[in-house]
Amino acid sequence: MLEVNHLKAYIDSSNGLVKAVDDVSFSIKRGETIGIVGESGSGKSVLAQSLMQLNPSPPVFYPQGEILFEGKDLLKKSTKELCALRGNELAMIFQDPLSSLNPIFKVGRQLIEAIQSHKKIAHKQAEAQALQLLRDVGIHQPQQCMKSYPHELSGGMRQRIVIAMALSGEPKLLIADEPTTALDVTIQAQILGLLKQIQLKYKTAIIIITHDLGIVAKLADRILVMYSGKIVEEGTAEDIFYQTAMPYTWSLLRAIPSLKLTRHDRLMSIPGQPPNLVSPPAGCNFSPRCPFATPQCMETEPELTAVGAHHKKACLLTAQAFEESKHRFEQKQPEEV
Ligand SMILES: Nc1ncnc2c1ncn2[C@@H]1O[C@H](COP(=O)(O)OP(=O)(O)OP(=O)(O)O)[C@@H](O)[C@H]1O
Repeated sequence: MLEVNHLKAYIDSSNGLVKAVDDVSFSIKRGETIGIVGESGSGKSVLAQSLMQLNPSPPVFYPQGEILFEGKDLLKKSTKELCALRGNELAMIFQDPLSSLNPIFKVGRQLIEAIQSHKKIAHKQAEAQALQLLRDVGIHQPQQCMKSYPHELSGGMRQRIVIAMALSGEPKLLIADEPTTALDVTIQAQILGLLKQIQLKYKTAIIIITHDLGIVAKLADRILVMYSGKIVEEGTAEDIFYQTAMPYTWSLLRAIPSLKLTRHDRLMSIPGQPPNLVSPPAGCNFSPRCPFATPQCMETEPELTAVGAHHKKACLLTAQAFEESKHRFEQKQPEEV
C-alpha cells in the first residue's frame, strides 16, 4: 500500500543542511503495523511528517526519493490533492492531543466538522457517526463527551477523541507519532489495545513511532530501528529482540530497565551523543559510539542488507564477529566498560 524508496528529507537550518532522513526505504501492507524506534533526534518525526507531507516547506525539502501510496508518488501531488488525501486516506495522531484539538469548541462540534469535511452528509447523520466513533474508541458516555470542551477531559480521553477524529475519514494508513508518551502506563496500555482493535475493525495499516521498544514489541508486525536519519535494522519483533543483528539495536535493548536488575547491577546507557546530522561522521554513523567498531567501520558506510527472510541490518560486522564481541563485552567488569 505504501512504498517509500530512497527518501531523503533534509532541513535547511542556520547551522547547515540537517540530513534528518537520509536514504530511507520501506513498505507497508494493508492491515499491517510497523513500529519505528530510535533515540531522540534519529529522524522518526521528520520521517512521519514527510509521509504526510506535513513538514514546513521550506525549511524541509526532499532532494530525492519516492513515497508511493497505492502506486502514486505523494511527492509529486499538488497541495490540493494532498489535502484531499490527508484525513481521508492518510491520518496522523500526535503525541499531545491538545495540539490537535481546538480549545474553544466542544468535542462534538469538532468531531462532526471532521466527519463533514470527509463526507457530504447532513448534520444529524454526522452526529450519529460521531457518537458511534466515540463508542468505537471506548468512550462510555459519548453524549456527555460531545458536550465537553477538551480541557474538561483527561489526557487519555483526549487522545481517544483525537483517534476518533483520525478515524472519521476511515483512513487506509494511520501514522501515530508517540501517541502514548504523554499518558500514564495504564492509559497507555488501553490506547495501544484500542489501536489494535481499530486495526482489526477497519483493516487500517498503522505506523507507530516511538522510542519505547516495549510498545513496538506488543504492537508491531515489523520494526524499523532508526539511527541518525537511517534505518539500521529491520525485522519482526522476534528478529529484533531475539536475533539482534547489529550493535545499535543491541545497545538500545540493553538500556531497557528490567525488574530483574538488582541494586548491584548497572543500567546500561549508550555512551556519547547521536551525531550532528549536518556533518555526520565518516563510515558508519554509529561507529564513534559503538563498543565493537573496527577501523573499517570508521571508513566504510554499511548498506542495509538482508540477513534473514524479513531481517536486514546495516553493519559491517559479520554475525560471528558480532557474537564474539558481545561475548567479550559481557566478560568485562563494569568499570572496564
Ligand atoms: N525545524 C528544524 N530545524 C532544524 N533541525 C531540525 C528541525 N526539525 C528537526 N530537526 C533535526 O532533525 C533531526 C531529526 O529530528 P526528529 O524530530 O525527526 O527526531 P526524532 O527521532 O523524532 O526525535 P524525538 O524522539 O525527540 O521526537 C534532529 O537532528 C533534529 O534536531
